[in-house]
Amino acid sequence: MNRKISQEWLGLMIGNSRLHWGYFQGEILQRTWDTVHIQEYVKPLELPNNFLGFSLDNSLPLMIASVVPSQTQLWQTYQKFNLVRLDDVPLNNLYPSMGIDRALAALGGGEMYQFPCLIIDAGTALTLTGIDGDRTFIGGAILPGLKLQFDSLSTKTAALPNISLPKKLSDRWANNTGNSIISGILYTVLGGIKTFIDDWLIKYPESKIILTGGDATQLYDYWQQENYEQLEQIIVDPNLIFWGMRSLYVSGLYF
Ligand SMILES: Nc1ncnc2c1ncn2[C@@H]1O[C@H](COP(=O)(O)OP(=O)(O)O)[C@@H](O)[C@H]1O
Ligand SMILES: CC(C)(COP(=O)(O)O)[C@@H](O)C(=O)NCCC(=O)O
Ligand SMILES: [K+]
Repeated sequence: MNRKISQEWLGLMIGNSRLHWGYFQGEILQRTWDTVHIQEYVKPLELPNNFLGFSLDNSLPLMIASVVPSQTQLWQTYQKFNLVRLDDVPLNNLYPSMGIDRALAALGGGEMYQFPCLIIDAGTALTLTGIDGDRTFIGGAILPGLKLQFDSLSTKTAALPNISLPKKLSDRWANNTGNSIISGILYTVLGGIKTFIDDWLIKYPESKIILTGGDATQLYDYWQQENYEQLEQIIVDPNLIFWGMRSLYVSGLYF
């Protein structure tokens, strides 16, 4: 049977908040799930199945991409461990310290939708990554993610409470502490990202704008509540990194 059709493999993206898993059969992404980070000094294969969300044995090829070196290290003993390297991502002009999650999401987004594309990854950190029609990285930006902004405000102040991400945008002009924090963070981030989108679309009017990461759906929902006029140009796809991994799988680079 065709190896590409039948082969089972796992993709693992290690982010700063959690582990993102994708189970593939050949090029088909069958299932995705997230788990918490693994405690240091624990061997992944000794973890109970319910911890990893999957019955893992040493025979299943594993493609790992990571932005958390201490978590990467825990997988070194896994037999079919294949670490994705930035140099293997077929995009031009990436700078050496760029996060592999950003490179894979940009590759996956461009291949799934089109180049040029602007990828907005709303994860622990919120990143923007812009790629032109020739698959060349143009530039991007990094800021604290939504949850991190709320968390840092409450941990670094005495009087500000910890607030979880609300479902609804509240009034911009707030009259209590909780809503003031929500307004301050959300209107600033939403407005700020729009300026990046506007600027990108002046340079690349035909570009796709793709939201991914743990807060992507919520971000899209806030913009819907605001009646953001650019909304129909925006795609939400939580699986961009897995599309990037699939592309590397198809190229036969790892297994
Ligand atoms: N169970 C969860 N654990 C952590 N973050 C979560 C969870 N569910 C939703 N989120 C949201 O997802 C964001 C983190 O995005 P994610 O893409 O999972 O992070 P990373 O890839 O950096 O590990 C947080 O800002 C948070 O609001
Ligand atoms: C910016 C990031 C922390 C985002 O990670 P995440 O929020 O997905 O956990 C990660 O892509 C990273 O460590 N990047 C290296 C620096 C750079 O991309 O320029
Ligand atoms: K991210």
